[in-house]
Amino acid sequence: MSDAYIALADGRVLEARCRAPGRTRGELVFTTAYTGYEESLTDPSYEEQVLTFSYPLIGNYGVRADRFESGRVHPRAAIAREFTDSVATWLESEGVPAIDHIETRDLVTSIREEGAMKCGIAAGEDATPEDAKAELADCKAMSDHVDIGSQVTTPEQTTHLGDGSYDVALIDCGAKGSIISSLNERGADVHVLSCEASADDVREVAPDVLFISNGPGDPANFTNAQSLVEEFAGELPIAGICLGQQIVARAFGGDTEKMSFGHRGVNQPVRDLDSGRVVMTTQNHGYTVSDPGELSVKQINVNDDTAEGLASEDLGIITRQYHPEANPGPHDSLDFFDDVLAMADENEPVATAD
Ligand SMILES: NC(=O)CC[C@H](N)C(=O)O
Repeated sequence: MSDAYIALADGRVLEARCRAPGRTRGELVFTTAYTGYEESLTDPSYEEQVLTFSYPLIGNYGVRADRFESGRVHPRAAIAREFTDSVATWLESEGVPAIDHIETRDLVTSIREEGAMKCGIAAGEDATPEDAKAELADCKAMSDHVDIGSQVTTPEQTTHLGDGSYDVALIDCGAKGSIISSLNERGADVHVLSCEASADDVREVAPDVLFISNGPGDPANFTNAQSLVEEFAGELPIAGICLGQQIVARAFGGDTEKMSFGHRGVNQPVRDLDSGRVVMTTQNHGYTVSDPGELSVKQINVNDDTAEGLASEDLGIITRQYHPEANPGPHDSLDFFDDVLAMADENEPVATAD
């Protein structure tokens, strides 16, 4: 007798082993990352999703809090072929259901063929297939989570000090901690503002750069962050990562669309169209910029040509669809943060002779 079940939107109910009990639901996605499970599980971009690891053994180097990207686990549940006890114990202590001893090759193939799909999970001694189906019945489409930003944004404004060389206003749509530390390491003081912050809140921190973070869900639901980009366009340099790129594109007349199963992993190849250079990147997204609007596409995904980097030199804008902060992942693209701060240098008001 199994003690865990997952009900899929395609009608199947699969049996598994309970590693952390509970009932839950979410959008079923997979990552091919073979490392970085602590970072992925604490990445706010996974809010309202159920994360399947295609790599078969998850937890083989333990769980260490200094690798966390935020204060809690964000996926609603986690699935692997095999979780070690350390990961299972951690997820149980966080109240996040985890299941393993499931054929993840089959699960991942279904997601590849049918797309990211709703699912329901029931795990624990008295779990039944009907419980999993009841969870599935209550599962909302990702774009219907209209307030998802409020689930992940900072409850209050905070400042993380670099050495005072720059001030960055980071609009927190579910920011990963290593975006903040990547900026701090380069001398920037980072003011973390709610995704519902007003233009006055932004002005109050006198930023050199407006930075829109990564985050969960449909970028179309982040209308306030989009309006901030519209407000400061041409006045401040603007940068964005992942959800940030999507929001910036929408602010400049562009559009986004849902992908079938998205990009989640640590070996996504990206080509820079000016230099021809290809870098390996970390990715975690289910939407893509289908129309860059007034911005230019500067980088593309080698596998499917989707937009990976946008820019406008005139307006002082650069964005990335992937995760240059690289936690987890290859460090090929950390220079993005240097490029962002270089925009702030160029934006210095020209001294006038008196
Ligand atoms: N990592 C992210 O910022 C993800 C962005 C967006 N939620 C998507 O799925 O495409």
